[in-house]
Amino acid sequence: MLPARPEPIPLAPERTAVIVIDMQNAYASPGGYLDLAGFDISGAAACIQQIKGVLETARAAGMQVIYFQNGWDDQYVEAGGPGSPNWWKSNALKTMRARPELEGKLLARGQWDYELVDELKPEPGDIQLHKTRYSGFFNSQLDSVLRSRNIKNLVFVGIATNVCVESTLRDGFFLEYFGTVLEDATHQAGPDFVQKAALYNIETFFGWVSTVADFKGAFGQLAPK
Ligand SMILES: C/C(=C/NC(N)=O)C(=O)O
Repeated sequence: MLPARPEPIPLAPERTAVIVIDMQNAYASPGGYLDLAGFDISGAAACIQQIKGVLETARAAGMQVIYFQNGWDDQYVEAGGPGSPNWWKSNALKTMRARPELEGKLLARGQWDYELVDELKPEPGDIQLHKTRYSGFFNSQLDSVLRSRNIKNLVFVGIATNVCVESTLRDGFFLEYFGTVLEDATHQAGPDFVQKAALYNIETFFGWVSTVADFKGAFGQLAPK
């Protein structure tokens, strides 16, 4: 049982996956996309350390760990052209249009920006998935990976709470997955109030909100069955 808001949620480790959203240099490192686009990433370093602890606990308890990486091919075909709202709304694409010297660098597979941060590299048994839009369920293998493993509960960590974390948790809700966010293992893109707003939305309408300490307290003693 994981203590959570608005109420504790029962999570059987073998039916639970920890979803690590986009812990790439783009979102968590100085000189990455969010930083270059003018977002405050000063909380990202603490978030990385929190996620490390969560993943150690999750793996020891026998939970599946799933890493997402967000981005596109090096020609940006997957990003869509002007016929896609993504072309208009993606701040990575907008930043590159404003600063052509960055073209080909931001969120492009094969580039440093796309890579996971050094502190959070996948381990054997972890699953790595690619996504091209904010939701991890859109055009990805996530649903079939989860269904084939009989996983029903999703614990979210990563960046950004109000964009890809919330988008994926919301889509999961519509697909009958139970989503929980560990609030102190996430970080927002934007001012502090968007973190609060995203967590309010999740806790009130779409899922549950818990903490790293409560996650470790609930699952830290468990060895896999
Ligand atoms: C702003 C943004 C967020 N991504 C995410 N991983 O939440 C983006 O990709 O442009």
